[in-house]
Amino acid sequence: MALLSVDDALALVLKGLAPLDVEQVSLADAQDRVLAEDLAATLTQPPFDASAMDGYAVRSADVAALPATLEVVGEAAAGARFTGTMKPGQAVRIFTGAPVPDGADTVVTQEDTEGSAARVVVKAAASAGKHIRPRGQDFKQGEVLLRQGTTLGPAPLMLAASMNHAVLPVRRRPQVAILATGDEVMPPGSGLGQDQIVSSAGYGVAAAVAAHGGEAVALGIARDDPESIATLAGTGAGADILVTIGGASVGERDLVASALEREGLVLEFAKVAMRPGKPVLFGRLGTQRVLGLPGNPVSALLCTYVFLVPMLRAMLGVHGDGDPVPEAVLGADLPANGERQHYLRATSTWREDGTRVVRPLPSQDSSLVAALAQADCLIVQVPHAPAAPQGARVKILPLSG
Ligand SMILES: Nc1nc2c(c(=O)[nH]1)N[C@H]1C(S)=C(S)[C@@H](COP(=O)(O)OP(=O)(O)OC[C@H]3O[C@@H](n4cnc5c(N)ncnc54)[C@H](O)[C@@H]3O)O[C@H]1N2
Ligand code: MOO
Repeated sequence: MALLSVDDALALVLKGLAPLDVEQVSLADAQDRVLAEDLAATLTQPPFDASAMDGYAVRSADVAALPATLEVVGEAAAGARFTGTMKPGQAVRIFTGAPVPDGADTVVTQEDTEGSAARVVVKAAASAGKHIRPRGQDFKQGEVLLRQGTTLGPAPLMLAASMNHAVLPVRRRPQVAILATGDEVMPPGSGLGQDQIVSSAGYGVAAAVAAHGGEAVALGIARDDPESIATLAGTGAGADILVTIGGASVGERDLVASALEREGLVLEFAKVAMRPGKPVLFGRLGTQRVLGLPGNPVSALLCTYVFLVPMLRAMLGVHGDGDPVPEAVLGADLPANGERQHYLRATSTWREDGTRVVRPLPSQDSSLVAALAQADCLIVQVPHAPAAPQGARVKILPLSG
């Protein structure tokens, strides 16, 4: 029987996933959260015609003939406007951000003047509107400037604050419980016995979860024993997603599926036509989704990018799933592919015209963490793709960010 394709597996993984509940958080806590509702401006910005410079508010007609000597009748500062009306032949000392006084239609910068407190000599002409930020130039009250699904990075956060929102509606973060498995697997920093290895995969998976708006909870390391797997998995029962690492393949010690099936797991698939990552499994345990990642760390992280990150995006209602897959140019010949979609770890260089040139790393074994960390993208080769020569265009998944 043909293996399930990545696209079909992804469709099963995403089936029925909807954005999570809405939470209200303060601006200070909103960084990198995903906006759950459209956000409109509660005010007009700037709220008045404002000076963009330190100088003098004048009438452009008064400075058409130079030099022009004007009477200084007052001061306008940010936060403290000039309350009178400026008459012909007069000027008001003004500072950046201050409301432009009634009667003035331009601002002369300080550097273009000479003068005293009572009198100013203007040495350069200023056309009407110069150095004035008109009311509403940035945005107007009622304008929807941030859409739901926006990730609140620095600029959107700044805009939300400018629109005078102190509290923002955001999606609850998806909770992802991560369970490593394997008798040989020990926490980093352990004194390792013979035949033991360090548990690394979960740290990469947790970092990817956090980077994509989820909250990772480490459940520890289960032994290769159904009781141990079920008990530790049970401690993560409240999470939206349970991710297991290892024990997903066909050996007698690959017990994740059978141990969780005894707890009620309904498996939807246990193998996908991808390399690395073939023994990835997915199912439902009550309302919890279970993603069983292969133990090889590269396979685990790759399956995280291919399946877990889209799950998180669906649960957060994040924009951009229709974005085109980026392309690059091969820097070396690529042999024909077999029946599994191949994700080749690759490094990039850029030509002067901006073209990205990608070269697969010499070894593609799914245990090679050092090579993965060296790679900056994955070349995606579809099943049964013919050999591709150097210079051919290929689809890539960038790994940065
Ligand atoms: N007869 C077959 N054998 C294997 C197949 C197959 O189709 N038929 N598939 C291979 C593929 S592909 C992969 S990938 C692995 C995945 O197997 P498991 O998910 O059962 O993973 P384990 O056997 O538990 O571990 C594989 C490897 O990874 C190490 N490991 C496990 N957990 C961690 C961790 N948290 N951090 C770092 N490294 C970890 C483990 O020690 C093993 O070396 O199966 C192939 N076999
Ligand atoms: O998932 Mo396995 O990665 O092909 O070694």
